Formats: sequence, structure tokens, C-alpha cells
Amino acid sequence: MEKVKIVIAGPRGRMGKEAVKLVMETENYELVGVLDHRHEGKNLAELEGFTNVDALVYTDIHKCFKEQQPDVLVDLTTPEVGMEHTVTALEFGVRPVVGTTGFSSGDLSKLEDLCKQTGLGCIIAPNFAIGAVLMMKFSQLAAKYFNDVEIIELHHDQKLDAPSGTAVKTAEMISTVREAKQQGHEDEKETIVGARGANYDGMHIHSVRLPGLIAHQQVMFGSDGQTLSIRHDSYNRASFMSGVKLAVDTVMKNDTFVYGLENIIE
Ligand SMILES: NC(=O)c1ccc[n+]([C@@H]2O[C@H](COP(=O)([O-])OP(=O)(O)OC[C@H]3O[C@@H](n4cnc5c(N)ncnc54)[C@H](O)[C@@H]3O)[C@@H](O)[C@H]2O)c1
Ligand SMILES: O=C(O)C1=N[C@H](C(=O)O)CCC1
Repeated sequence: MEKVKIVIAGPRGRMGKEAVKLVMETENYELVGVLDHRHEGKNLAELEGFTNVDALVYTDIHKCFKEQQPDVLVDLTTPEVGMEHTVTALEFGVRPVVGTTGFSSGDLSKLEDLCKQTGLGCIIAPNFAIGAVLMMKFSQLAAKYFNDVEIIELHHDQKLDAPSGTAVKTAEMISTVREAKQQGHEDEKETIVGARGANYDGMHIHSVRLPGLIAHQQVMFGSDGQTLSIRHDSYNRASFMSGVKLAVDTVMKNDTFVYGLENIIE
């Protein structure tokens, strides 16, 4: 069986380490290289915390792709770096699976256009945890019946982007079915700026950052005399890996741009 040749960007990060483990443990995957901003030319095995790995570290994506000719790039870095990597991958004929969050809607349109031009598959997944994808789908369903909704996302305090990619995606999915409404009292005033959170189409998103948390989201709906809460919790980063695997397997078969795993889970 031919192996899927994979490059991981951000291998020393919290998600990257889990992804390296996933690739090493999956029979038909081969880790052909990793992209870091340090340690050019070393073997990942020489770096702290890695055992049973054999992959060259590159700091130059062009050199990495030329030498290794990967099938798939798994990007788990930062928004700016992730966008650059994804564009370069598509230009090189490498299929991107992107977990990095914080892309703008303009970034997503640019990537969609590039996919059309190149005929390559690309998957951008704000959340790889299947439970989180279901939480978003259930929230979208509930929003047909409840116009009033507050999204509360809670993450560890090392997270760079706010609101989270998951919260933005949830708001986007809800707004496809929710009757437009500016929530709260029309004379509502914030006495401390930001008290009502971010405003997306009249609904509010609140970002909590605390050490001890991993990734959590509660979507709260309210109407006359009742509330409905839909919540998902990731307690470790292994929770994201079955979604990463699904995305890698799917991107090898698909030639389209996919934003969100809800579009590929059955
Ligand atoms: N989609 C999901 O399910 C999911 C889950 C968790 C995290 N995330 C997202 O994944 C990203 C990474 O999260 P994390 O918690 O692992 O962060 P992290 O800070 O632990 O890891 C990011 C890694 O990127 C590396 N990096 C920075 N610049 C680089 C460059 N130029 N080339 C290569 N590597 C570079 C850093 O050294 C770091 O090791 C974030 O955007 C986060 O929001 C997504
Ligand atoms: O740890 C993070 O950072 C996470 N980011 C994603 C987001 O922004 O939605 C998903 C969960 C973890």
C-alpha cells in the first residue's frame, strides 16, 4: 500500500506533538519532514520529547517541499504563518489540512480561489474534535427555533486568537438559519468596554482564557421561560486526532475546498 507522505508544520507545539504521534502510529502515513522556525537540518528525533521518530526539520518550506515532495501538509502553527504555508502548499501541489485558527474571511476566499485554480483539495478545520463539530451542528439546528443565543468559548491562556475559530464557525453556521436579530435591550450600554463580548450579526461571543482549560464551548439559547445549553469539552489534545486523520484521508480523495469538518462527516 502506498503511504501518504506528510509534512507537519509546528511539530513542537501542543497540537503538533500529538499530530506527530498520530502520523507515526498510522500504518499508511509517513512523516517525511517537519517545518519549524528553528533547528534546520536536525532530525526531529534529536529534539526534546521525541522518540521513535525519523524526520528532517526544515525552516524553509520551499526546500522542504522540493526535497520531500509530500502529499499533505498538516499545519498547526499561527494564523500568519499558517496562511503563508497553506498558499505555498497549494502552489506546490501539496494538499493542506489546516488546524491553525485565526484566518480572516478574506484569507478563506483566497484559499478557495487557489483550490479552484489548482484543482487541489484543502481542508480548513477550526475544530477537529468530532464532538465539537456535533455541538456546532446541534447549535445550528437549535437556532432555527431560538433567535437569542450567546456563545461562550473557553480556552487555555496561551491561545493567541480570540474569538476562537470554533466560535466564529459556530456563529457563521447559526447565522445561516437564525432570524436576524440585534439581541439585548435597545438602550443597552456597556459601562466597561467589552462587557457584552463580540457582536456577530447581533449575537454575542464571549472568550474566556484561563490556565487549566484546554478547549471548551457552551452555546446558550434563551426564549420565554426556558434556556437550552449545548456544550462540548476537550480535555486533551488527543481528542482532536481522529478528526485530523479523517481530514488527511479525505483531502487525499477530494479536489475541493472544505471549511469545517461538518462538511465531510457522515
Ligand atoms: N483545529 C483544531 O481542532 C485545533 C485544536 C487545537 C489548536 N488549534 C490551533 O492550532 C494552532 C496551534 O495550536 P497549539 O496549541 O499547538 O499552539 P502552540 O503555540 O503550542 O504551537 C504552535 C507551534 O508553531 C510553531 N511555529 C511558529 N512559527 C512557525 C514557523 N514559521 N514555522 C513552523 N512552525 C512555527 C511554534 O514554534 C509552536 O511550536 C493554533 O492556531 C490553535 O488555535 C486548532
Ligand atoms: O487550543 C486552541 O487554540 C484551540 N483552538 C481551536 C479554536 O480556535 O477553535 C479549537 C480548539 C483548540
